Amino acid sequence: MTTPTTAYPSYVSIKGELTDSFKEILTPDALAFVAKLTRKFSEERERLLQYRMDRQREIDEGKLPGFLPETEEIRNRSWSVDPVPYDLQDRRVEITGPAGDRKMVIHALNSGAKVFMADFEDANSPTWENTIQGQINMRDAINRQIDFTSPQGKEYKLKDQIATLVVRPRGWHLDEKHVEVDGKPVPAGLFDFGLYFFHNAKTLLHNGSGPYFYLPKMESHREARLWNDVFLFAQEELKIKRGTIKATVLIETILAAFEMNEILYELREHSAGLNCGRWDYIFSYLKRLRNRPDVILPDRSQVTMTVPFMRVYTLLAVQTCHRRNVHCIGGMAAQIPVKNDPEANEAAIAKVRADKEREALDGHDGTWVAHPALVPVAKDIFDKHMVGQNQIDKKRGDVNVSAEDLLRVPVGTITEEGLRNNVSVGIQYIEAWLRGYGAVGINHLMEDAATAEISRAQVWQWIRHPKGRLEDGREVTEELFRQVLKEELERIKGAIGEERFEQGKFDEASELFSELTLQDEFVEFLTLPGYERLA
Ligand SMILES: CC(=O)SCCNC(=O)CCNC(=O)[C@H](O)C(C)(C)COP(=O)(O)OP(=O)(O)OC[C@H]1O[C@@H](n2cnc3c(N)ncnc32)[C@H](O)[C@@H]1OP(=O)(O)O
Ligand SMILES: O=CC(=O)O
Ligand SMILES: [Mg+2]
Repeated sequence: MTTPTTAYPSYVSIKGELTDSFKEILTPDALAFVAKLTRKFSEERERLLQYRMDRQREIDEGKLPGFLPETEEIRNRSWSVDPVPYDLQDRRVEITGPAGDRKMVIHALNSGAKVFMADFEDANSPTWENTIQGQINMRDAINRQIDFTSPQGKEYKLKDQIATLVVRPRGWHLDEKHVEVDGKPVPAGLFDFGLYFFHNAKTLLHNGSGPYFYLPKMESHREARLWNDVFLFAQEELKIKRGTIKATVLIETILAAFEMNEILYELREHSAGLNCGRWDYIFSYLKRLRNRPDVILPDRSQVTMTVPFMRVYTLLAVQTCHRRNVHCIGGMAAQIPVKNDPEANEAAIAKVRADKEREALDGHDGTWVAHPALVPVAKDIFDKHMVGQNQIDKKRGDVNVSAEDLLRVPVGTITEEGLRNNVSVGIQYIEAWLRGYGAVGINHLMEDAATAEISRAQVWQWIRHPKGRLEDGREVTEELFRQVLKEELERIKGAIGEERFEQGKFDEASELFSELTLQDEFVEFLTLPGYERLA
């Protein structure tokens, strides 16, 4: 056993508060490990972020995304990803939730789901407190030393049988500003991954599980290669067998949809398949194609999983994964249970049921749910349609998806209600995020960073797009947006009361929403300027 180091490396500086419990996570050895990752991989990460911008420029100049000619051989050749461990074979229901919320972590692990995806990303507002508390929660859950007592005295403890833990670090675009290496913020993905891996990999293996991850928002197989290089290095540093880490990649960007085979190939020693991250996917489709005069999305409520471009992307994901003998997990229906209204509740559950039924019949090997009450709903459906641990043997040779199919523009209408909804939901979400809540229920739907991105991106596009008109013929102008914003803020105030409104961060949230909407330069992620404002 090596002796722990007592001093931080001189090139590491910690800007966030260091409480006694935070110090247990931010040990000198753990930060030295994060610093090694940072020094080794930051440059390539920068290059890949620049590559995203280069591809955006190409699309703006008229070059549509397509399957890559230079990787055709990988798509055509026969190969498989390495087999996944026992506790990732059956993933019929996966619950997700913010890693920083201790009570929810216990609930999720106890929920009866096969997997809990503990989120440092879309569902987690990245305050310093949430981020480090998330690491504490993970460590304590893995050591089965996690409990929680609510202010009302309700006690929460782990059951004997719990879900397999999978952690989603932040995407490549984000920094963790509270820790600097060589005077620069640490890439947030490396921070989340590094601390989790350093503290828990060996215990997880000792417990018969392993260090498992979900990887978000990637736009190319080169980004997957970078994660694979990080995994190889991290395993070697901690003397953990190569191939131990398993990662499921979210296909949630339009560009990654063209590189599913290549992404699996890059990670083939470390892959646990793909997942269809539908909300970011819609956002990414809109974002990357935003400057094309032929591409416009109708109201958010009309961009469902059955519109052609969404349908083909999920079918292609199933086909690709099964051809490579690995899982393809479905996505998140936005409905959550409705309290005190049985009829509305039944309608919401019916929508979730229909969504899961489609996924199971399409060949997905499991799905996501946002709430513990939805675990049995999704489980019943997968139990009915998926007799074995997965349905990888359903190869879906009947699926034939072209580049045109993936890019097909959905038809529909833009309505005043849709505009109002985007503004209202976007502001309510950003307000919660600025207060440290990364997932919230609004109008009985789950909202997180990905869903809010759609709302603000749509308004941005409708204002600028020649076809950005309401169905009654009115143009979506800056004036109309400002008027709607004012009225929706009043409505929110009416609904939640003056006191809560004044105590909240609605001014800051509407300022940020307006900035994102009215600025001609499209902001890549709302969480980037949001993070600058986050206390
Ligand atoms: C696009 C994507 O990236 S999707 C993946 C990321 N998004 C998410 O993970 C969202 C997950 N879901 C949630 O965060 C929550 O369900 C919310 C915020 C939408 C709604 O939460 P609440 O308003 O607390 O719902 P509700 O009051 O019905 O919850 C009932 C109980 O279940 C718990 N609960 C609700 N959702 C979850 C969850 N996902 N995981 C664990 N526990 C949960 C609540 O903490 C509450 O516990 P309690 O009764 O002991 O106090
Ligand atoms: O991360 C999931 C998504 O839908 O986005
Ligand atoms: Mg997402």
